[in-house]
Formats: sequence, C-alpha cells, structure tokens
Amino acid sequence: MYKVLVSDNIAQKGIDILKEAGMEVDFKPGQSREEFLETIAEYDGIIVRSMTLLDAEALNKAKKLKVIGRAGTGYDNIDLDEATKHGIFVFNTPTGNTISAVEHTMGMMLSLSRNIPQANQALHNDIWDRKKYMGVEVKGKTLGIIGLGRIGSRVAKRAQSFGMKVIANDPYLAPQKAEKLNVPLLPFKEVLEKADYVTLHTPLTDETYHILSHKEFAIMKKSARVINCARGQNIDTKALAEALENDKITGAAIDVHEEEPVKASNNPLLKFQDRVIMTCHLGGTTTEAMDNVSITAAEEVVSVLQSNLPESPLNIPAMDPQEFNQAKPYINLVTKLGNFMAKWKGHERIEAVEVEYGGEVNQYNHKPMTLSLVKSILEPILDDRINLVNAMHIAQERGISLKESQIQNKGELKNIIKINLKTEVGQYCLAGTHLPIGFRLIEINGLRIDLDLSGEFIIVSYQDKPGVIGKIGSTLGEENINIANMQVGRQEIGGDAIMMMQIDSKPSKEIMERIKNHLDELNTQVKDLSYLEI
Ligand SMILES: NC(=O)c1ccc[n+]([C@@H]2O[C@H](COP(=O)([O-])OP(=O)(O)OC[C@H]3O[C@@H](n4cnc5c(N)ncnc54)[C@H](O)[C@@H]3O)[C@@H](O)[C@H]2O)c1
Ligand SMILES: O=C(O)[C@H](O)COP(=O)(O)O
Repeated sequence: MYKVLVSDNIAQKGIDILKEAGMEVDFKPGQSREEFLETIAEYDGIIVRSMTLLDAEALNKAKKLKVIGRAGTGYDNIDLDEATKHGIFVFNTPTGNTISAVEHTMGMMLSLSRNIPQANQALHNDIWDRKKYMGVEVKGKTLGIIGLGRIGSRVAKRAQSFGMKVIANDPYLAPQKAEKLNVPLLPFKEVLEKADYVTLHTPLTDETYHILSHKEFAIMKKSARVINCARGQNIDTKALAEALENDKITGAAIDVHEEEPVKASNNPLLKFQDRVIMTCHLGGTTTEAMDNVSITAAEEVVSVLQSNLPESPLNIPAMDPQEFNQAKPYINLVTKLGNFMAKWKGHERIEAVEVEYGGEVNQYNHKPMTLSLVKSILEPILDDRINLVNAMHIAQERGISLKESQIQNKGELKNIIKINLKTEVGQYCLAGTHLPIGFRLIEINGLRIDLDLSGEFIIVSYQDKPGVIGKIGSTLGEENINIANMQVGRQEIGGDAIMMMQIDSKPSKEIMERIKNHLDELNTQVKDLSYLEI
C-alpha cells in the first residue's frame, strides 16, 4: 500500500480520493520542519501547496518518494532539479485556481481605487469620513500587465470590460495571442511609464525576482498603483516601502509576500494603512479553487503511483493527451528498439546514443521518444532507479552523449526510427518501423531485414565462409528448434557478415556453446553470437 503525505491544507474531497484509491494518507498541515524531515522517508507521494518547502535537504531524505503533487500553480517551493535527479515526478494543477486569482486581482484593483478596505475598517471603528475615502475610477485608465499568461490574459479581458486600456509586457508570449486579446505587447520600461495600474502575473524565476525594485518604481507615474497577486519575491518589498514613503507611487495591493506569513516585524508595508491593501495569500483560496486543485492533485498522485504520466508534468516534457495518443506507437517503437539494443549490447560500456527520426514521426515532439529510448537502454543496467524523469540526468552523469536528428525516409515506409549505439567495443545500429501489422525491425548493422520486432532471436556476426548457415541450422534442428525466419547479409564475399534468425523456442546455453564451437572449427572469426528474447 502506498503512503501519501498531505503536508498543506487541501479540500477533504482530495483526501477522500486518495483513501478511496487505497492509499494510506497522513494529513499533516502545519507540522514542524523537524517532524517533516524526520518522516519524509516514509512516503511514496506528497501533496503540497505553497507552504511546504521541498528543497534538496528534504528530497535527499525522501528515499521512497515517487511523486510530488502541487495542489496549485506556483512551484517555487519545490527544487525541481533535485527532484529530477532523484527520479521524482513533479506536477502542478495550474488551471484549478486561475479564475480565483483573476477575480482576486480585480477585487484588489477596485479596492485600491475606492479605498474599500480602509473605509470598512474606519466604519467598524465608528468613523464616518466620506471625504477621506474618496476614490478614483478605473475606466479610461491604463492597466499594465506584466505576464500575459493564464491569469494575466483573463485580467486583461475583465479590465477591458471595465473600459480600461490594457497594455502588457511578456517576452515569452506568442504575439498572435496578445493580438487576439487586443493587448499591445510593449517593452517592460514602456509599460511601467504608461500604466496607471501595474499588475504582476509572472512566475518566480531568476529574471522575475525583484522585477519591481527602486529603478522601476522611479519610472512609474506618481499616481501609479501596483498590484501583486503572483509571487512575493517578484517585488522588492523594501523598495516598494521607500517608493510609497517618497511618494514615487500612490498605492499598492499585495496578496503575496516576500516573507509569509506576514508579521509586523518582517514587513515594512504594514505601516501604510491608508495606501496599501494586503491580503494573506488568498488569490487561490476559494471553495471552488480549493476543490479543483485538491481533486486534481489527488487523482494525479494516484494515477502516477499506478505508473501513468501526469497531465501537467513539471519535469518531463508535457504533451497534450491527443498528441500523446497519436505519438504513442512511436514511443512504443523506440522503446522496443531500445530494449532490443539493451539486451543485445547493453553489457558493453555505452559511450553515445544517437536517434534518427524519419517520416511521420517528425510531426510529434521527439523529447518523450528520446527519453523513452534512454530509459529503455539503461533500464537493464540500472533496474528501477531510472524513469522518464531522471533518464537524461543519469545519461549525462554516466558520460553518455546523446544526439537526436531527423532523416528523410526515401522508401515506401511512412515512418522510421533508427538508433545508433557507440560502446567501448564497437558501433551498432537498429532501425524499425510501425506498420498496421505491428512493429518491424528493418535494419541491423546495415543489413536490410524485415522481421517482427518481438520474439526470440539469434544474431551472429562472423566472417563470411561457406558452411556457416548450414552448421547453425543443423545444430538448431538437432535440438528441435524451429527457425521461423532468417536473413543474412555481407559486405563482400569473405567479408564481414551478419545473420539474423527468428526462432520459435529458446536455445539452451549448451546449444549456444555448441554453435560457437562449430563456428570456431570453421575458423569464421565470430565477433558476436547472441540470443535475445524481446
Ligand atoms: N495569489 C495566488 O494565490 C495565486 C494563485 C494562482 C497563481 N498565482 C501565481 O500567479 C502567477 C501567474 O500564474 P499563471 O497561471 O498565469 O502562469 P502562466 O504560466 O500561465 O503565465 C505566466 C506568464 O508570465 C510570463 N513571463 C515569464 N517570465 C516573464 C518575464 N520575465 N517578464 C514578463 N513576463 C514573463 C510567461 O511568458 C507567461 O505568459 C504565478 O506566479 C502563480 O504562482 C498566484
Ligand atoms: O500558485 C498558486 O497556486 C497560488 O499562489 C496559491 O498558493 P496556495 O496553494 O498556497 O494558496
């Protein structure tokens, strides 16, 4: 039975899903870091929100951990590289709280414009002051959106319906997407200069850390108001406090904070009661969003523990389900070729793997195929230590160079995948194709063949000599082993030759030994005599 830790608050519906799937669940929001580190080794899966820190220290102790589910969007509390090294799948549930974050942003902008929280607080303190809490309209004002993704784009639509002019900065967004939204994409500095409201909707990255600091506040309008419902570290809090102090900008609405939870001792913004609105990271905290992210996270943890791939992976390439289904035959083909290669030559130290994709295969993202190939080649050597998450990392760690390329398939075949393996001993090549009748092996070390890519095989590399084929055939016949298919090729008379046989039953070690002895008697310089079951 798998054991799952839920270390932050999620909706009960998510916990029920885990239990119904037969998981043992520990629900421990708010547990101490010490207890967390002491017990993390027990768990196969963990569900977190933004409060649990899954850094290298924690992940190094998580010896059984297979999957981390982030019930929410931002995953800056998870060390992705470290999780990847350990082969731990990490996924998030990025759409479940989008609308809640959008609506919170709109609420913050309106509250900031109309002093709603301040007036409410005053009235609760028995103060009626209509003059002090006079506001401004948002209609006709310019909203500058930094990060026009899921949340930013929806904020744009809502702001436009309020009669605002919306401009944005997002260097990674396809311009057509912004065009469709009728939002001009402008340089960062220009957005800051023009905006009456600046709202942040970027992830936390090296580039977006303190994306608003002294320099940026200095170029904003004095009347500008700033909204942050993205990540606390996107704003340099001290610089924001100074900008407010020196009237460089007018106000701010802040949902996410550099240090959470916020305390009077760690946040200089608390003193600006009239100009700063603060909420306690509530953007994604609605009944609907909590249900959405909790249900999805729980379903996905169960699914990954049942050996499926997550829908929104963070450390393997994502593919939409339709594309994945269409590419699946090629993922299976490359895996079969990798299994074949591993059984044939995996005992030799691998130096390089090259994979060539031809024909229809090139309509699809190659990454999942290449990852599957690397996994299938290294799996027999590394047992279950390798999966799609850490395959590339392990290959790099072992000094194996990897190359992907595209080839033209000139023949009639609609698709072809060719893998080339370089080991300390030699170079080997296999090619295969996917046909309606199944997977076919179409080339081995330059020899054109056409064999079913499953079953039992004997491969012999030798120096071309009369008598070899007969000797092998008769030895197998004596032992009642039927040859279903056989193909032979050579470079020239008396040159390097290769024989590929598909047989109906497994030859014993003794039979293989006898074949070897017969070939030695013929003095054929046998370079390879392998039996493989695929
Ligand atoms: N307050 C909350 O409770 C809450 C809730 C949900 C999401 N969030 C946060 O909101 C943020 C946005 O979420 P999303 O779902 O819209 O993400 P998203 O990935 O859909 O959008 C982020 C956008 O930022 C852009 N971007 C990245 N780097 C940039 C840069 N240097 N300059 C300008 N743009 C840049 C990306 O191209 C992308 O379009 C995330 O940080 C997420 O964690 C907060
Ligand atoms: O990135 C997110 O999904 C939001 O910041 C919500 O975070 P939370 O799950 O801690 O509320």
